[in-house]
Amino acid sequence: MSETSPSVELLEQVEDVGGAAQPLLQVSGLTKHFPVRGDLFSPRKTVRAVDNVSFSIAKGETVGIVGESGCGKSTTARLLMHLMKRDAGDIVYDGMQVGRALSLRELRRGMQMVFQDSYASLNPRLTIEDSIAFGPKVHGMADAAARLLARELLGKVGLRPETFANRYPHEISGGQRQRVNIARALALSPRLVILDEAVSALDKSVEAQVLNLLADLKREFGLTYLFISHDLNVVRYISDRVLVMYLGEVVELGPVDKVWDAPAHPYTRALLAAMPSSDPDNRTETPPISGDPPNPIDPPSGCRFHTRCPFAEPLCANATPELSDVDTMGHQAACYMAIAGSGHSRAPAKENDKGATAA
Ligand SMILES: Nc1ncnc2c1ncn2[C@@H]1O[C@H](COP(=O)(O)OP(=O)(O)OP(=O)(O)O)[C@@H](O)[C@H]1O
Repeated sequence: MSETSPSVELLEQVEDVGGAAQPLLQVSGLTKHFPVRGDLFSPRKTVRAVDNVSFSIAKGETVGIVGESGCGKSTTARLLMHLMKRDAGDIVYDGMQVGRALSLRELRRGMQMVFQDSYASLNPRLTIEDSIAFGPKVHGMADAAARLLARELLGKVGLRPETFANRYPHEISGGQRQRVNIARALALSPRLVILDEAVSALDKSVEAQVLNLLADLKREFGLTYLFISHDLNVVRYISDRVLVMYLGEVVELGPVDKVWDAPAHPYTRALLAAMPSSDPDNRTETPPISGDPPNPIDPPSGCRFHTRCPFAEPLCANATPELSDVDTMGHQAACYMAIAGSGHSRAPAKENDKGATAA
């Protein structure tokens, strides 16, 4: 890459990675309740999509979010990107409060998102080059520089610019489109990229290629990822830490190997037990999770998982467990049984008010 390249800014980010201990993203008490139509007796109801969620992401880290459909993964991502307004909570990006010290315009430069639907994410009337150049131009880059950047980024995501720059989204494959979406996300030199089921629609072989590409780009540009997926194998492969969500709440988080090797929350154990494993000796004895998640409009009292939990005790229905340390390595779970078994002190219970604090 030449010294005059407009994408040199991307490379400069690499120097930032590793040194700083301050998290790139700190989320605390993030909450989003959607109003929905109720019935004659209570016409106003709310879906508690995200409830008091807290976590942080260190610079250069990949944090995965897993959980059943409807647990609040995508809503969390959209709230971080400010694609919808949060009801409560703080989002601090690189030490700056989103919406206060950090304007939304600056946030867009720092944080970008790649969605599952590669086709819907691109304007069908724009060529690939125009799509990638669009964001930088909106942010003030000259047309020629933005086009040069677009072509450079196409090369970075493994697509020859001379072949792909002038094509339209419908003229390329799903895997190629997702590479274009990744290039488009990188065009504003973000430091954090949120990948919401970004490889889920791809064939397994293409998925593996895109995962390898993401790993290469992360190294080259010093990126930080928030990786949302229902595919636990993929999350384990790509993540440093993982956050497990259930009915809008974080129930477990920690280093991915610790969570996989010794899941502390019965919900995580059930999720992992339901995973196909090539190593039968490495399976937990927890029965696969039964039934559908309860209605998020009226979630169960106490621990929201207690209605499906094989280990539930009366306490679990009456008080909400806080996220508490399972060990001293950043592994936390919101489960009375897990905390009691860990030898760490039991967190105080709060009725219907869980404050989740993640390392
Ligand atoms: N705009 C909306 N209005 C009302 N309810 C919503 C809205 N968006 C999401 N929800 C509800 O919020 C809850 C969380 O949804 P969300 O899409 O965040 O879950 P998810 O974990 O990403 O699910 P999936 O894996 O299926 O995408 C669900 O119960 C969903 O139906």
